[in-house]
Amino acid sequence: MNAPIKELELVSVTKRYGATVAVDAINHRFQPGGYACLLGPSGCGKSSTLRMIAGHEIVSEGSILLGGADISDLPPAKRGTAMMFQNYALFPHLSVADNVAFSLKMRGDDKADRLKKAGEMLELVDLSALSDRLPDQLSGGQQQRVALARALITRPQVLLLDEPLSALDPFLRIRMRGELRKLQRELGISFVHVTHGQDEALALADEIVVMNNAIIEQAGTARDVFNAPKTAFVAQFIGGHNVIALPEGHYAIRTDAVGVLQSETGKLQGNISAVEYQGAHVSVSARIAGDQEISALIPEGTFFDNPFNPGDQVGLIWDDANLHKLTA
Ligand SMILES: Nc1ncnc2c1ncn2[C@@H]1O[C@H](COP(=O)(O)OP(=O)(O)OP(=O)(O)O)[C@@H](O)[C@H]1O
Repeated sequence: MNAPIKELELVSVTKRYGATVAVDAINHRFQPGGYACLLGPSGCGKSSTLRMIAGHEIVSEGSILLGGADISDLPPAKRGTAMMFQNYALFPHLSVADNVAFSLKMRGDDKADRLKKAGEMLELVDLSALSDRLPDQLSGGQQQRVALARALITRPQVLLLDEPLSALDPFLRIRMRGELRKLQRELGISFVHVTHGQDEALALADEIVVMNNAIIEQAGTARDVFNAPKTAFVAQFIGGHNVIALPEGHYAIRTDAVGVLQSETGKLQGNISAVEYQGAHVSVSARIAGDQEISALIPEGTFFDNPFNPGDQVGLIWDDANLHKLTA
């Protein structure tokens, strides 16, 4: 039996760069052995958070705990974490196998042991056949797998990934996304993956941690965050929601929970402002009083049974049970 995976915990972690507060006293316990995505817009502090966990950036205040032990002051190689960088940072003059074995060489492991372990890691990422190549003789997806093998060779408790899919073309990105998820399940260790793509986070994560302006706005399972966003920011960033100002306060409602009527009845009245064909669905937007816009995602067949055009006067309907009151 393998020892249980240790829990990674952030305790009031702050990062300052001079007068800039990049991360403001965040607290979070990552689910051990889970796939977590740190999601947020550019500049929200997600890379700083990841780099502090990895030990590539000093924590200004607070602590990072792994299995209850404070690792905040340990060097990166002694933490039980490993990082895979956005640009992979492979050594161009070293073969695939030597790149993968690099950290073992630094640690002073003997050559036979290094090559054996590098071979196992290359098998794990399905690259055994290419072990003698140089990085520039590989495709983007293959380079990424080398970077993964190189990070995993130290047998970390936590693998940290900074925008790991951003350098790949859209087709490869979706394939590698599936491979990352499969690898995480096979290894059973914790992954913390930084992304600004909500699709990527929803597709991959057991747990999504949404950051904005240096704080955690909401954390939860992908389904909880999507179905019950707590703030207007989360509702808008995660996508697929309207944020509506009603006399009683602000509410989020999923775009697929809004219906559009040809008549001017319904809960609110408006004018169709845009119709966008999206394949399986058609997105219909209507402008209502107060200069608000509400979108409805209508199944393609339903839409074409009764199509709308920009300028049409319509009524909007929904079930109030689908409204989520927002706290901010
Ligand atoms: N080395 C640095 N010196 C000064 N300010 C920095 C430094 N690194 C980051 N910052 C600032 O800290 C804030 C958070 O940056 P960080 O890179 O953590 O954000 P991010 O969410 O990862 O953004 P991105 O998606 O663009 O990488 C930003 O305002 C950024 O300008």
